[in-house]
Amino acid sequence: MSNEDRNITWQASSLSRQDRENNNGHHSRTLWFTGLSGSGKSSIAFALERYLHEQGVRSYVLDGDNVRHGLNKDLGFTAADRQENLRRIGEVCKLMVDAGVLVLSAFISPHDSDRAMVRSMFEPEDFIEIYVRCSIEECERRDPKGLYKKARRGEIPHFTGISAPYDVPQSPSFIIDTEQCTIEEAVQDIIQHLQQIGALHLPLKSGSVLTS
Ligand SMILES: Nc1ncnc2c1ncn2[C@@H]1O[C@H](COP(=O)(O)OS(=O)(=O)O)[C@@H](OP(=O)(O)O)[C@H]1O
Ligand SMILES: Nc1ncnc2c1ncn2[C@@H]1O[C@H](COP(=O)(O)OP(=O)(O)O)[C@@H](O)[C@H]1O
Repeated sequence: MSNEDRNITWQASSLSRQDRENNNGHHSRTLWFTGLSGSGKSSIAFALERYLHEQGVRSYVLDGDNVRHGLNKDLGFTAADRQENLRRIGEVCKLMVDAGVLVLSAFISPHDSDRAMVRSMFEPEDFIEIYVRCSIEECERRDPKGLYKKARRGEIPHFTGISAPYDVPQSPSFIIDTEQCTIEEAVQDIIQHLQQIGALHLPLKSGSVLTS
């Protein structure tokens, strides 16, 4: 049904995203971290958030476990539920980008089709996919929440990498191999990549206004 048929009208603010970016002195974007459970998405996203915060960049982590505590507490881990989980997250990321925030989104997002669906919600430069690469063997060795052990015992259905698939991203913007670098190195590598593609300009000057 169209929005018109649903009696829904878009209410525009007198402030634009550009106004908000100018106030902040940096661009807003979605950094989309994808990878197996235990690959390091949350650890890297939270470390990056702290680093950006200290540099005066408004950023915020949306994390799989956390979003499933509230907004998406009605969803499980079937393919259909993961798709709806990621669709809602994509919409939240869009709102946050409009609000001028650099969003750090950390979800397994195992299916190519779901990542493509979220990507299609954004202008190309606004969605930056970062593949957090780590072998299933190493993720299972780390097992920070004991979930792999439970999954091996058959106690968690549809567990990514064990009883549900993970499609390796074919053309991510950036790859972090967490078997080859520390969390701190990952943060610095991501910052460098963001600067190289013009998504971030550090150090920020106080009161700076974006020109590009
Ligand atoms: N079946 C199954 N498969 C994978 N993960 C599971 C599952 N059940 C619970 N968990 C926990 O949920 C976290 C993943 O949620 P996501 O929202 O990121 O998943 S998805 O993107 O919708 O696939 C995931 O967090 P991370 O370990 O941070 O990836 C787990 O803590
Ligand atoms: N280079 C690394 N990058 C990220 N995490 C690492 C790295 N090396 C070891 N780890 C550890 O691996 C675990 C990753 O867990 P987590 O960040 O929750 O992953 P995910 O969010 O992908 O499930 C943490 O215990 C972290 O300390």
